[in-house]
Amino acid sequence: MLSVQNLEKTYHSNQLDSPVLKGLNLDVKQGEFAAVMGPSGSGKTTLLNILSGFLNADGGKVLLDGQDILHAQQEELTQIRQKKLGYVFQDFMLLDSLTTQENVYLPQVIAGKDQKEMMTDTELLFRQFGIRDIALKYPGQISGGQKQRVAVARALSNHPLLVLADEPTGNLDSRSGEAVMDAFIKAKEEFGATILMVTHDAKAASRTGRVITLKDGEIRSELMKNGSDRSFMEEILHYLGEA
Ligand SMILES: Nc1ncnc2c1ncn2[C@@H]1O[C@H](COP(=O)(O)OP(=O)(O)OP(=O)(O)O)[C@@H](O)[C@H]1O
Repeated sequence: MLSVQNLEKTYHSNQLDSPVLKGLNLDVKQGEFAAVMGPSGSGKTTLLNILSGFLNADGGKVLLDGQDILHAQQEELTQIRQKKLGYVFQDFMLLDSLTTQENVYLPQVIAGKDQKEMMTDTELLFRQFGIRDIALKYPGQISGGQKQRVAVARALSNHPLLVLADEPTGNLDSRSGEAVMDAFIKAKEEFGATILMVTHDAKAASRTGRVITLKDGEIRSELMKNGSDRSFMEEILHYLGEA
């Protein structure tokens, strides 16, 4: 579903070259929920920004459902971003002047979705994620965990092929973080969503099925979940402690 092949990215600043991604290879299967971890500066956000089409790469391929997003024309890229990708950011990125429901309507209106379908889909998402009672509230009137669940609903609203999440629990206390992770699990189990999440949080990572660790611009290891969330978290913490 997502295939990243030999991805390379070097930043140039003050006549200094900083290679950040050095021929990275990664595959994500349809319906998979995977986490990307690694030390600060290892290139996690750079990877996500390239997958989002927000940043150019210097080499390699990013195939989303067979379509190479690195070499897509601008118009094609806009279509991919609107219809095939969903985003969840650390700081929610909700519009304060719109209700939570209107925030979720917005990308659907932009994508030209039928109004009745939009309302039905939104209602279903709000119900699934336990945020129906805040549908008419504004972001300033709700908690961080609720904001992030609205952001997850928004990311799923156009039935994307892939949801990209950058530190979605980074600004949340642990209980709110759990609620957001519950929303991702529901998205995977009930909507068949495919999710790639960057995180520093071993507890959040342990809710996924696979943890990919980056180091110095390359994949250092992949940990697969074989048992409970708890035993996976211990494995992740042990691995990070040794790394
Ligand atoms: N626009 C830029 N220009 C120059 N260097 C950059 C730029 N953006 C990021 N970098 C550098 O590239 C490296 C990777 O950054 P990136 O943000 O991808 O790392 P990260 O793994 O997401 O880090 P963190 O966990 O701290 O968010 C860092 O050394 C960073 O300083």
